[in-house]
Order: sequence, then C-alpha cells, then structure tokens
Amino acid sequence: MHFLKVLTGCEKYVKPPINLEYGTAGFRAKAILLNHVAFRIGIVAYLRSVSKQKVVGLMITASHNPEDDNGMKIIDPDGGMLDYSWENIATNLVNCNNNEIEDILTNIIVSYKLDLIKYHGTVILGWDSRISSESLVDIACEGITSINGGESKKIGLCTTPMVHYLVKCTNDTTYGTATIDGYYDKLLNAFNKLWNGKNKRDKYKSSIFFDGANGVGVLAMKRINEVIKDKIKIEFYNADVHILGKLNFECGADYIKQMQQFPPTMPSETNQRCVSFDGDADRILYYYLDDKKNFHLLDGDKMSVLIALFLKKLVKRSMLKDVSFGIVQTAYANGNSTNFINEKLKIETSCVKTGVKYLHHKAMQYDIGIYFEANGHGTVLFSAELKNKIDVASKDTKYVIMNVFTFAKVILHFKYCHLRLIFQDR
Ligand SMILES: CC(=O)N[C@H]1[C@@H](OP(=O)(O)O)O[C@H](CO)[C@@H](O)[C@@H]1O
Repeated sequence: MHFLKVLTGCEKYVKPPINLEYGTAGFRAKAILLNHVAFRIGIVAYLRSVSKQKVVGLMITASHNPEDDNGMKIIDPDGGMLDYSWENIATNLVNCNNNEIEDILTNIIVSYKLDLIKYHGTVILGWDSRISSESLVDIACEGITSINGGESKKIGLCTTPMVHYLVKCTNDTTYGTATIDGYYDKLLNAFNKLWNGKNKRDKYKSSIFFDGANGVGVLAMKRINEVIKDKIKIEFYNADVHILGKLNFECGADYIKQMQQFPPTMPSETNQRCVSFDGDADRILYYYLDDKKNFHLLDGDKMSVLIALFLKKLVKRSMLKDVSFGIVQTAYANGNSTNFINEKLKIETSCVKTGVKYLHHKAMQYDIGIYFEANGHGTVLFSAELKNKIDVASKDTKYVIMNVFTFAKVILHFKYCHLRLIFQDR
C-alpha cells in the first residue's frame, strides 16, 4: 500500500509543535492550530469506517468554547461516541511526525485486518457555525479520500445531535430516515404525539424564551418553530448565527450555568420559562425567575429528578413489573440531588467520569437509564427488553398503557439525540 496522498497532505498541513489528545469531546484547540488535525482525523474516521464496514460521522465543533476555538469528534456507526479503543489511535496519528505516518497506518491496517480494496469507508460530516468550520471540513475531506478514495458526505451546518442521528439511521434504517428532514419529522411527530396525548395542560403557560447561544441550534429551533408555533410561543434571543464574535458570548448554556443569571440580552421577566442551548445544541438548561426575582436553574441534576419522578409514576400506573431504574451522574452533581434520588425516589445512582460517553455507557445497564451532567448534556435510555415488555403490554387492554407510554416510546427513538424536553406543570 502506498500513502502518497497521505504524505502530501501531511506536508501541506504542517503540524505545529504541540500535541493534542482525543478527549471526551474529541480534539479541541484554537482553530488556527487544527488544520493538521482535520486532515489526520479524516484518515482516522475513514479507517474506523472501513474497520466496522459501516458509515461513521465527523462533527466539527468546539461546542460552548469561544468562537476562535474549534474541534472534531468522530461518531461511531451505532450513533454513539467513538469507541475508547480508537481514541489512542486518533491521538497517535494526530501527534506523530510525518516520517512515522506510514508505519503507524500500516500497523493499524494490519492489526485490524482492514480490507481497503473490498470496503471503501464513508464519513458523514457536519459542522457548526464557526467561521473556521468550513475550511476544516474541506481539509478533513482531503484526509478521508487520501488513502483509498474514501467517501465524504457533507450534511452542512447542523447540530451535533443531527450527526449522531444521521449516522445511526444510515447504518440502521429501522431507526429512522437518514436525512435532515427525517430528523425533524421524527422529532416533530414525537412532539405532536405527546402534545395530543392525555397530559393535562391547564396550568401550562405555552411560551418560552429561547437562548440559542447565537449558534446552529437557532436554525434548528427556527425550523421547529414553524411547525409548533400554534402550540408553544417561542421568543428567540441570541439568535445571530452569522454575526462574528457573538457565538457563546454572554449567552448559552455554559454562561447560564456559570453565571446563574439570565443572558443580558434576555428580558428579566418573572415566572417565564427560559431555555438555553450551547454552540452545537447538545446541552440544554431551563431556568426562570420567581416572583421575588430569585434565579432558579433546572440543571442536569434537576432534570434527572423531574424525569425520574415522571417515569416512575408512569411505570407504577402501567403495572409493569421488574423495571430497573438508574440515574447516572458525575462528580459535578449536586450532592443534595443524589441524596434525594436515593432516599426519596429510591432510585439507584452511580457516579462516573465526566464525558457523555461514560454516562451513556453506564445508563445502558438499566431498563430506564437516566443520565445528565449538571451542565445539561443528557438523555434517557430504554432497554430493548423494556421496549418489548411495553409492546406486549400495550396490546393487552387491561394495562391501558398506550397513552401512558407514548412518552417512553418517544424518547426511545431519540436515545442518541440528547433529549429535548419541555417541562409541563412546573
Ligand atoms: C460530548 C462530551 O462528552 N462533551 C463534554 C464536553 O462538553 P462540550 O459541550 O462538548 O464542550 O466537555 C464538558 C466539560 O468537560 C463535559 O462535561 C462534556 O461531557
């Protein structure tokens, strides 16, 4: 195997004298330091795709970081984060000298018995609204095609959850339609099912202030707004996606969490539901001011508790037996939330390392695994066994759980898409 194009690319995209590590959210640094990373991670993504003989994803984003940062993370064929075993491969390939590249690549190809003739890897690429993102995508595409003409499929400007969804659906068509339209349809059908269900809405004030962090989540929310505006009035703040210097500046989920206050651009109305995303829309935080103008944050810990309370009630009403519940947190969780979950909700908690992949992995051990980092990353996972139980029971009229479990079924479809939940009856 010759690696002519790889070597040419490595000479073109010179590695600066710094080493980077593939961390919980992939590689992240100042964007000007990332050209060589983009090229080389393109190669890693391509090889990962060949090794699994499935499509993988590559998201270009630095999430809540300042606008002049950027980053890259690989999404595995199942729609989850890159498997730990490949993180070192990515780190080695990104940090090695040009004269080591050939040996490292040969090593990977031999160890993983990669058949580069038979299988051409495919990588789906998405990116956030940073000015540096598009050129990094182009460089990553050069990396993807550099070994054996691997295929790059650019989705365009999108949120991180969309790339997770598209990768999953491309490899598993039973999960949903592998298009951006398919993503919205699925989310909105789920929303409509819930909305039209039997949930009481008499105390529900159907308006929300939305802080989009001036990022790509704004575009997604605008599209959703078109469909749901008769049901929920969304007021947009920090929605300047293409104005330089505004991304994550004094707004977004990280700002709210750190400052425990409204973004300065949002009117301080009391008893108004507010929600913030981060730069790639995979964090969500709710908050409000009470009558006395005290700020209340519904962070990941509170969301876990509220979701657990709600789901426990559903499970009880459904009379389904032997449903295991677990809530996964990190060391940043508020200890009082852990005590409340253990003592009052009587639900098992576990504490894992920071990083969505660790929480996700642990949550998979339960029938209903709820996981949230305090900073707003999180979702709920339902086991395949529970899904079967629900399917069987929902055919049995004595359980009358069709409506009760609409919620569970809805989330089930979004296990890789970081739950978007609008709380009712606060
Ligand atoms: C996908 C992922 O793992 N993201 C990480 C990462 O968040 P970002 O929103 O992607 O910047 O850094 C956070 C802080 O360390 C950590 O809490 C989180 O788990």
